[in-house]
Amino acid sequence: MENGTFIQKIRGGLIVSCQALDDEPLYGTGMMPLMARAVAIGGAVGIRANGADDIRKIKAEVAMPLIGIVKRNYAGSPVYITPTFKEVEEVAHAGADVVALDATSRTRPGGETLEALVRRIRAAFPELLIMADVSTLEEGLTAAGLGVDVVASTLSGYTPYSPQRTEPDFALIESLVRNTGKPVIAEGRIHTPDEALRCIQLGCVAVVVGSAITRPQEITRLFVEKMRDF
Ligand SMILES: CC(=O)N[C@H](C=O)[C@@H](O)[C@H](O)[C@H](O)COP(=O)(O)O
Repeated sequence: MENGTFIQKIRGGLIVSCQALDDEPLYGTGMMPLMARAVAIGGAVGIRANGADDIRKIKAEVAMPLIGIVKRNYAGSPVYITPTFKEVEEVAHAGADVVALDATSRTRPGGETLEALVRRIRAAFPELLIMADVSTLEEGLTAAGLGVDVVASTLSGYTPYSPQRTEPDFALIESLVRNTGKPVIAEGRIHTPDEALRCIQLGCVAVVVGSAITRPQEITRLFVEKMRDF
């Protein structure tokens, strides 16, 4: 998909992350394509999904841009969101429009650099857009300099050197918008419609919400914990 077409399709909209990992109750139940169908009815403009199987099935279920990832752990590296070219191939062959990958400064498996990985993706899959999941402004600037298509705040709070919060990292989101010169997608711990609106007001092109819509165990926990305040 053309970068301009993707941005046009998602501008101002909600992208829903439909993911269940193998330690979650909805994993492997065929629920994620149904979640995608449900959020399409609700007005979502895009989907973020994990794993070739879900990506394929969701693509067949809904006609909207799909951001694909493959989460995989490798010994010796903390990077697990589309860490190597192998996972990029899986995402691309499954039909995703965009591959999202860890673009933090942490050591990648095999010591590969982000620069080398981006170059390899461009050469092999010229049609595939690249979304850089970062945790700091510095990482966003580096990714932008490498020519990624979109920068996202996904990993703030998930690297030891980024702020550990329960809310979205609005400060990072705002500084990515002001300084990277790239379309910015807000992602990570966005739990309410007001928070999503604030991200758009800060200049984000779109907002990704996951757990607050598609992880019932997390939604339940939010209610239960709030009720304990009484
Ligand atoms: C840090 C990490 O591994 N994030 C993952 C990235 O794909 C997902 O587990 C999150 O659900 C997604 O980023 C959406 O965020 P939230 O679920 O907070 O709305």
